[in-house]
Amino acid sequence: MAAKSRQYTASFPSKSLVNMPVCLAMVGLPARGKTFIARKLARYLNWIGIETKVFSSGNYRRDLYKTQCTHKFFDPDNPEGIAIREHCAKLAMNDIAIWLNGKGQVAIFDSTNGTRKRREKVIQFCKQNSFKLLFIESFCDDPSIVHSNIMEVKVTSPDYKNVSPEQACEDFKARIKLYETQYEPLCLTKDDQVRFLKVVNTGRRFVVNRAEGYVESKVAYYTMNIHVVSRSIYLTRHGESEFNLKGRIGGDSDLSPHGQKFAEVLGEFVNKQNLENLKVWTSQLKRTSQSAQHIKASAEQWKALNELDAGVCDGMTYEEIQEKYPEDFARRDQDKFHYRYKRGESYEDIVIRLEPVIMELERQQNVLVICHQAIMRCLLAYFLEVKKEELPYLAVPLHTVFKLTPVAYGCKVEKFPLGIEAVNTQRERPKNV
Ligand SMILES: O=c1[nH]cnc2c1c(-c1ccc(Cl)cc1)cn2-c1ccccc1
Ligand SMILES: O=P(O)(O)OC[C@H]1O[C@](O)(CO)[C@@H](O)[C@@H]1O
Repeated sequence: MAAKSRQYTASFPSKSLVNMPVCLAMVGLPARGKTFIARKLARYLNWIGIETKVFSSGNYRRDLYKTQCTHKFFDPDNPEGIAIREHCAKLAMNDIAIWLNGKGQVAIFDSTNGTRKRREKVIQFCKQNSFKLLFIESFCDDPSIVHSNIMEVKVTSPDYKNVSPEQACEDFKARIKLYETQYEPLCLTKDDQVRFLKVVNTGRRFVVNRAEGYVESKVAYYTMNIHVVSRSIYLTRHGESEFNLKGRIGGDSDLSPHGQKFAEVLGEFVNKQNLENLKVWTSQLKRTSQSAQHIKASAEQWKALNELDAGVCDGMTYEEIQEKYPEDFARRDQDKFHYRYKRGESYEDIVIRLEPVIMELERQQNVLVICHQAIMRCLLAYFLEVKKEELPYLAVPLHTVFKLTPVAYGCKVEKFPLGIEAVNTQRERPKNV
């Protein structure tokens, strides 16, 4: 099916830069983090505005072949297993074609793609559809990492319903052994014509071969920054400010008395967590650095963490804005993510200026970010995969610490209201919009 010509609106830089649909095809033995990378990459690319979807061959198999599979299903001498897995790959590629010939810009094919024979089929499929293709291999020969993967995400898979974790782990290791007999890793000599990114042992080493283009460079850069070291990211807004008390947006006001109390309690809360080499990040606005003053760690200021710039409305109340700019005010609630204040910013603008912050958060370990309402919504949306329509209405109350801990393929969220009174700055979406 030839790719139909694609007209992009120039509304967002990444759309014009993703000049051709891209297929990212995972490569790797089972329990090498292929799904982890695929889903994390999709979350990142969607967050920066590149329409991305993951197509997991394991899910196709489980949908098609209802029976629970032991390792015997994956035996290369099991013709039924081979036929079903080839059929699932075909179904996945059909759906990838539908996605990339529709509104999709990137498709991630999450499968072992472990032999040159299979990878050649993916190459031909992409050639026929004029999709750019980049293989992403996760190579891992560290048994402890493989074991933790199995125990964290495989033993609870639908394949092992009503099976003990020990039995599931043993069966999964037998499945890996069967794959190993056929597995052909990507290598620079035999695959020098193939576009691939090879990650070795969760990023201790990278090989990049013939990768080119906007999406591919983003993908390579992102995978070089992620890690699996356990840590937590704490997100909180500044303490209540004098402008919050008056219902005024923007500005650079001091903390109110309640806000100062919050800063004290935040200091106690953070110091008693005894987090090793905790990093504290604030914006360049007074209310965030004042909120950090009782924390026993040096705070680093990021301009990128400054609150959304309300432009001509800076310092106004919502009532004053509605009075002075009624059409703008109404338009904002019709599309709050894309709405940009006159001489100010939109949530979409904030996401782009927060990309370096997200990249650095991926690289770091324990970090506390003291920021602002719109900023915190955009950061939370990245970690929790919140859609852009909901993002600008996320509830991020003052004086509440959100603790995010990566687990398996997602993020555990714990909320800690620190019990200090504060005004409510949340404006709900009007009913009639
Ligand atoms: O290389 C692996 N081998 C086994 N497991 C792995 C990985 C990676 C990983 C791979 C590449 C990169 Cl750039 C970062 C992490 C993540 N995981 C993982 C571990 C536990 C749960 C879910 C995923
Ligand atoms: O997008 P919303 O809901 O107006 O929230 C962003 C506003 O929140 C505040 O941080 C506090 O009201 C303002 O400075 C900012 O303009």
